[in-house]
Amino acid sequence: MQISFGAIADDFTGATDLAALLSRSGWPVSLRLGLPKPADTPVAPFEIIALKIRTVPVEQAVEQALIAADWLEKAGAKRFYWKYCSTFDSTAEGNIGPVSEALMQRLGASQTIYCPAFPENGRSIFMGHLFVGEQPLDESPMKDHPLTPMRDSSLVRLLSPQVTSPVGLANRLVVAKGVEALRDRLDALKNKGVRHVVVDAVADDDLAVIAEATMGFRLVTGGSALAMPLPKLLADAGELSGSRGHETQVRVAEGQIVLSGSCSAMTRKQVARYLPHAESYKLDPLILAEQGVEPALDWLRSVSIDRAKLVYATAEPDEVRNYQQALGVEKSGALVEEALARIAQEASRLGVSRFVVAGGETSGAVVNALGVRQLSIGKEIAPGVPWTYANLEGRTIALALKSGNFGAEDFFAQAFNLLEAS
Ligand SMILES: Nc1ncnc2c1ncn2[C@@H]1O[C@H](COP(=O)(O)OP(=O)(O)O)[C@@H](O)[C@H]1O
Ligand SMILES: O=C(O)[C@@H](O)C(=O)COP(=O)(O)O
Repeated sequence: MQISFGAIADDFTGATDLAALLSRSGWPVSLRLGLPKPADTPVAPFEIIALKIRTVPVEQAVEQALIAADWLEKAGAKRFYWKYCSTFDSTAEGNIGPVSEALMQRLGASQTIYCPAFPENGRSIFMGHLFVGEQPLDESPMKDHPLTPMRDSSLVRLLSPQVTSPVGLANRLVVAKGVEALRDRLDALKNKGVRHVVVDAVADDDLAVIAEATMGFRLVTGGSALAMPLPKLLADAGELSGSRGHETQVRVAEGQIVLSGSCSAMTRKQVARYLPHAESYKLDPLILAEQGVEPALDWLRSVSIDRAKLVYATAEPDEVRNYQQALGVEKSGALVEEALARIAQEASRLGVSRFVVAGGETSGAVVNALGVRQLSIGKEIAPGVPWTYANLEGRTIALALKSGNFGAEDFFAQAFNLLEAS
């Protein structure tokens, strides 16, 4: 199998988001969770490696991204993509810039671009500022994210301390002039020694221009939407081998659960909307610290397999701040992630086959605990959130890994309904 495109995603929801958008083209997409083994071989022209490196220490993020890039390169990839969040989530130390620089050096890329825009989900970039709907990033609910609170909307300012050379901007006025104008702007910046360029995009048409203008780039970085035009561009350039496939449709046994560790504004609404429709259990980090996860597991075992279930730690920003003050940011997050991971294992053991997981870090913890290494991509429930399928010791489970702010308010019910209809 000849790879055309190799991507590294910094979290698991981000990887399924990218896989969903590429899959819209009909070309096969392979999604691996965690680093592949050296002997693994590529299976699709689009190979995505999902890592859980958004909030880990910088050196670990760089090390894992480089191992992933080496595997993709050995598998034949010529073009590389570094996928991070459409809200540019990173800690103050920040992994987006260091991983980009390490990949550029390893792959011999002299310049790269940064474009997290995802217009379909309301993320746009204008004059270098990232907007969520009509709000600048730092005024959006992302300012209260438990792990990566975003307190600035300027991507140039956010990225500059994360890289070792100047950051430039190709603004919307240039992008609106088309492919040649954008190429000229990128070249002019390169001639001035600017290796990192934030590129504005407010609509899918802008992303089409940017994708075409950067077809010659060895490394492109951004959200999922910028990759959407690539299958057609690569096919037109004769760089895709194999044939278009069909959407994966799989019958999955009963038994459903929602596991929510996301505290994002949309997840809070989704949890509130789903509560009357499911047996529910709220995780409290303080109780987890004192009593562990056993009480939650006892509750899970007491609920009949055919009842819809919801286990959540989802809480309002003030509540989260209280937990973080009492336990520390890292510890409260880790307690919740470990608890939801353990609950997922027990649910699977009890025969649950349909999992909706809300939250990127949460999804990473859950999927790792289940021991899932590879996902096939099914129908998209909401933009950027597909059903995915995994083989778990001979049986098929369905997983929807939902990014914190994606999906409509009735997402959870919608997800299970779509699975029923498949
Ligand atoms: N009640 C809570 N108190 C403190 N931290 C929490 C709470 N609930 C969830 N968390 C943590 O917040 C983080 C949410 O991140 P993530 O799962 O990536 O969600 P999102 O997709 O919304 O960013 C996780 O580390 C999770 O364990
Ligand atoms: O680009 C996006 O917004 C998503 O693909 C993504 O990365 C989501 O991360 P979480 O919000 O942590 O789920």
